[in-house]
Amino acid sequence: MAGNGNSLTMSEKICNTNSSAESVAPATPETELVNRVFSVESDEELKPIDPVENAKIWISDGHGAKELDGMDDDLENVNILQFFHRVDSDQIIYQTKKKRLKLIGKYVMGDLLGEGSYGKVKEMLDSESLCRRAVKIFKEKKLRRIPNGEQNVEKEISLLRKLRHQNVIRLIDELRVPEKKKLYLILEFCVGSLQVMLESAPGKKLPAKQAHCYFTQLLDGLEYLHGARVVHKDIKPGNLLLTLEEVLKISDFGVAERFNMFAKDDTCFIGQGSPAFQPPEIANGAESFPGFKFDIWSSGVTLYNVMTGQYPFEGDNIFRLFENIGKGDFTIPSEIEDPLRDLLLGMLRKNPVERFNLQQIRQHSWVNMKPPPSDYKVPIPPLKNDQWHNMTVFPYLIDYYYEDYGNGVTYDEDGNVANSEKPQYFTERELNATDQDKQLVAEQVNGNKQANQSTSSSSIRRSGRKKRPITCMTVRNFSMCKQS
Ligand SMILES: Nc1ncnc2c1ncn2[C@@H]1O[C@H](COP(=O)(O)OP(=O)(O)OP(=O)(O)O)[C@@H](O)[C@H]1O
Repeated sequence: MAGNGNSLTMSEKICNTNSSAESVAPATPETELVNRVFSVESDEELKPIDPVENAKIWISDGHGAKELDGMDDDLENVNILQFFHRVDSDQIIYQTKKKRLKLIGKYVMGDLLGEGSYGKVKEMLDSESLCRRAVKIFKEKKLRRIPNGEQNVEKEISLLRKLRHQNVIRLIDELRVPEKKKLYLILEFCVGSLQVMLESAPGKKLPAKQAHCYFTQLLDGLEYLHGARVVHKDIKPGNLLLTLEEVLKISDFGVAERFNMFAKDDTCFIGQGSPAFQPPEIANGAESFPGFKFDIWSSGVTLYNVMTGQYPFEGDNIFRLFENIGKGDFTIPSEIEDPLRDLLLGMLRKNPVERFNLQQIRQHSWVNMKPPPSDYKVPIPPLKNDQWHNMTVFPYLIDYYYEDYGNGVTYDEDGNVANSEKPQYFTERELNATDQDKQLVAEQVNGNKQANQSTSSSSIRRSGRKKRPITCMTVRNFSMCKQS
């Protein structure tokens, strides 16, 4: 039975039966659905749905498989239950991706923590010190696509190398892997940002006691930075990270600027950063502006946001937002009383000359007061549903040391096969000392140098390594890993 090219009319379709079901079944909800799948309207053209224009569907009619292509069969006779195999959701087995160990120098790669415009941030474990770390991964290809990408990253690195303060994120190490065209910045590990915490908090705000604790740490960090002639220019909750011990760390120095020692003041000429946190002088298009007062303003907006769950200036789009910031008029919710109200007004003065400086803020009564007690504290939100924020490198180590490493395939941090029998080692040192380092990791993990002797010969793996039993000692050693 031929139709017109790719299409048949409904009547042609009904005559065209070659299945075991000869009779035309009455329309049922199932056949209705089939009609909809194939876009069938009575006596209209039968069109298989795009994009699988000529897709073939096989059904079983109890006497073998039969092919349907949506053209030649009497679709009225098809039972939808034959058509789609029903599987209960509790019968679906989700296959989780195997966690394959990857080593970058002495660091064991863990899971993704977040992603910025420049690259991914993952968790890492320093196999020598057993310190938990975060790594920012930059790909040369991606940096080239970002205007001034490479220069900005180099600027950030050279800045971070010089900074050392408890409330400023510390650059621990940097690894360049030319073969991979990648740069790894090893940083202090944090469990989340103030932004993530706010998003999970009722009313998107923090109790005064908690906000006070973080704000005073922000002041400590800022005081250090300004003393080191560094303007951050992107202070906002998203760039204020927290450790498990709730130590605040100012991070992301991508747009920061450091004045040279001969600079006569803190005048800046380039204002970047996040629009909602930028001061009126930037919104009004000033060619130059005082850098330190820029950070004071952004910190004021941050404090406002943390205490109220709102922003002092808003706008449907960036033009409206800048218009509002430029005017400098804002209101403070009535529940915010003095002395906090006075502090916010001082930090958000339109004229940077009149705006509070760090000393004035330090001496302010809200900063120096003992904050009111609160019976509620916003917790640091769980990382991937893990409220304990366990180390994510653990499963990778388990797989490497205790599971069958079988086919000898390893994966890079993007999940691509990096076909190598051994885990990937990139630095010269690692290439020369692979076995020792593996041994080192194994000993640190196991804490039991005798384990090798006690494992049976049947546990020898295809890769030649021996399986070690997971002992309580193993778990204890992991739990003793430092968090910072
Ligand atoms: N040291 C760290 N410890 C834990 N998480 C981190 C660390 N540094 C960054 N992150 C997380 O990784 C994510 C990306 O951070 P990154 O600084 O690269 O970009 P960003 O600040 O979000 O964006 P952009 O780079 O575009 O300004 C963020 O969600 C941040 O919370």
